[in-house]
Amino acid sequence: MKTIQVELAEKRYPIHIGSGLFEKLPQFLEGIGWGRERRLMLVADSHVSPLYAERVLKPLEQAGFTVGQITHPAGEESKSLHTLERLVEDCIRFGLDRSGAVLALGGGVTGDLAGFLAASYMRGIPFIQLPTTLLAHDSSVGGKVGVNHPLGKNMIGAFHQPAMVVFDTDVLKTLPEREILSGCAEVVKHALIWDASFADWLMEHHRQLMALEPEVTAEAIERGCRVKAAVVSQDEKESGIRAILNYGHTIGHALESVSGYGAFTHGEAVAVGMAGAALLGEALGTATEVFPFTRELLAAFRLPTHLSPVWAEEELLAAMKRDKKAKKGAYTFVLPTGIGSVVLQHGVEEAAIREVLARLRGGESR
Ligand SMILES: NC(=O)c1ccc[n+]([C@@H]2O[C@H](COP(=O)([O-])OP(=O)(O)OC[C@H]3O[C@@H](n4cnc5c(N)ncnc54)[C@H](O)[C@@H]3O)[C@@H](O)[C@H]2O)c1
Ligand SMILES: O=C(O)C(=O)C[C@@H](O)[C@H](O)[C@H](O)COP(=O)(O)O
Ligand SMILES: [Zn+2]
Repeated sequence: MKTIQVELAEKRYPIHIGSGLFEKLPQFLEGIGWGRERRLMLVADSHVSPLYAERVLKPLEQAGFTVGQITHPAGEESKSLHTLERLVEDCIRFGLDRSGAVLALGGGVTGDLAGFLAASYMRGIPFIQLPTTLLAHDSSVGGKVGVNHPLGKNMIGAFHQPAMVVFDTDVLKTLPEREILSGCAEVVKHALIWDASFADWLMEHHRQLMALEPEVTAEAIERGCRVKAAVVSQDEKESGIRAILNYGHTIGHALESVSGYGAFTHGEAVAVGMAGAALLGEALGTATEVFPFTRELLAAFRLPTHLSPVWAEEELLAAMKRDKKAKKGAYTFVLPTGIGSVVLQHGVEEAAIREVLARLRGGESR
């Protein structure tokens, strides 16, 4: 097992990564000082619940914890105020009070949704992230929780840090291939924004990671989490450097909302966005020769780097203007300065973005 500490100004919490960890949940809870008097509500989606809820419930109930259970429909569409309201009702009926806590068992959808439930229920109760997708090495760390609005991704949310993250890597075995590749996109993002040697390592090990070879997978998760933890520790609430974790997300989030949530996985949308950011960086002169490597790495993970003409340019641009990073309606992008480093750029010219979208539609670019 590997443990990484997320160090924040006013608190710290562990990320445990390894095999067979759900069996040890009672010990982990004891480790953070949670006793049996704390009632727990386990939230999972309709795919994950039948696969893994029992694996979490059994050791906790055997150790004397009282655990309620909520299952929400699987899919990005569930990251909504409507689902949140249902979850709140279930918590009230269960009698969850301020001494209770939420366990978010699942991918980023459940993590963000159940995390926001915890952030808002009775004005905030603690929660634990139990990630079950590769992508959730990103979403389970850092405390961004929330739901989508038809006009924009994650438009309603909060910063609410988990008390702990327990990543039992055994559960990844049942992930559909598309979801493995989607998770690889955020691993690639962590490498491209922070660590060129990690990017080279990913190029070298992409086949093993796509096949979920245990050692390579654990190393990729650990390295990704270390990047995320390092950035979040410096800037918990995104007043500065944390925005770099949004690499590829200006276009990515626009694509997700314009396509109605669910047409693309989050990782696929971010992959297209990172290809776009690399082209834009070259066009604006923040970097040279980053697109070929970016495209090669994304293609190695069979991730998309082109944009279908189906998605209307004007709608994409309007969504990009509503991006949370934007200031006074000016387009804002995280742009590469090289492989392994990026910069936040406000006020990007619309003409340059239109040019990039055209090149992405061409499926290529040079
Ligand atoms: N909060 C953050 O910092 C952050 C970071 C990155 C992404 N996100 C959010 O995360 C979401 C995407 O997360 P995701 O890709 O994990 O999607 P997801 O939670 O929808 O999971 C993907 C699919 O895999 C299924 N699944 C999950 N675990 C499984 C398992 N072990 N075996 C079999 N099937 C399993 C789910 O039921 C779902 O159908 C997006 O909403 C994105 O905005 C948030
Ligand atoms: O943790 C962050 O900060 C990120 O930007 C991580 C992203 O991968 C993630 O998709 C996040 O949910 C995006 O946040 P948002 O504030 O742009 O909605
Ligand atoms: Zn993301």
